[in-house]
Amino acid sequence: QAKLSAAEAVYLCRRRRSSPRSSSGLPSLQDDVRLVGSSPELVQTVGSQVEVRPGFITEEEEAVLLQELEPGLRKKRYEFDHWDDAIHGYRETERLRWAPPCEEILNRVRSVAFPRGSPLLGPVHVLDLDKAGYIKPHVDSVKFCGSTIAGLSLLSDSIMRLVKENEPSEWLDLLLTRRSLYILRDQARYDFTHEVLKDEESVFNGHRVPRQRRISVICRNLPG
Ligand SMILES: O=C(O)CCC(=O)C(=O)O
Ligand SMILES: [Fe+2]
Ligand SMILES: [Mn+2]
Repeated sequence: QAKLSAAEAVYLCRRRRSSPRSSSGLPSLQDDVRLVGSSPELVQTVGSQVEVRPGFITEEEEAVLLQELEPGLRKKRYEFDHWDDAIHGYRETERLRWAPPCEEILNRVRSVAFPRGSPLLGPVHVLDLDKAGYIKPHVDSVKFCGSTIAGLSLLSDSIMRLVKENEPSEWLDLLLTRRSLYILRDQARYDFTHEVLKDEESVFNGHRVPRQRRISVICRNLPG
């Protein structure tokens, strides 16, 4: 589960271009490419403030989290009809107290994402996106959330796109595989919008990534 360094990402992006094409005509998706961007420079600079750790949790841990979350989520309806929301086709909850096996997973997330002793937002945010749901570009509230956002992805692969505010030609795409952890820090969190692509637009580096229902479990710190 080694972190992909920015330099490695750039290297992999370069290597991607000359990789063999699959029979479908699409480039084959290499397991080690998680991050692509509008330029190698951007991948190197802002990419260093982004981490994607594939397979951060096991299938068993995913099942434990789902078991904890599904009963509460099932009681809610997916919201589709609020045109002004940043998120379309979702239901969500916050949870402060978790069963011990879940707490253990969350503590692992916290220990890799946040400096020891950094004050965290107490409740963990749980977002359940319907297969037809998606997250529009936004920047998380600077009033309520600090410099770091860390999220586990359950049930589906997805693509998170970062776009520089007022500079739409500068972007990064992250491949959030099922059971991966992503972390956004600093500039990547403050100066870039983030979004999760809808199924129809879910293409990573030329490779189609079907979007199913996706549940994210998100830890945040407090503003400094
Ligand atoms: O689902 C995610 O991983 C991100 C959710 C998000 O951007 C948010 O709730 O602000
Ligand atoms: Fe967000
Ligand atoms: Mn609403």
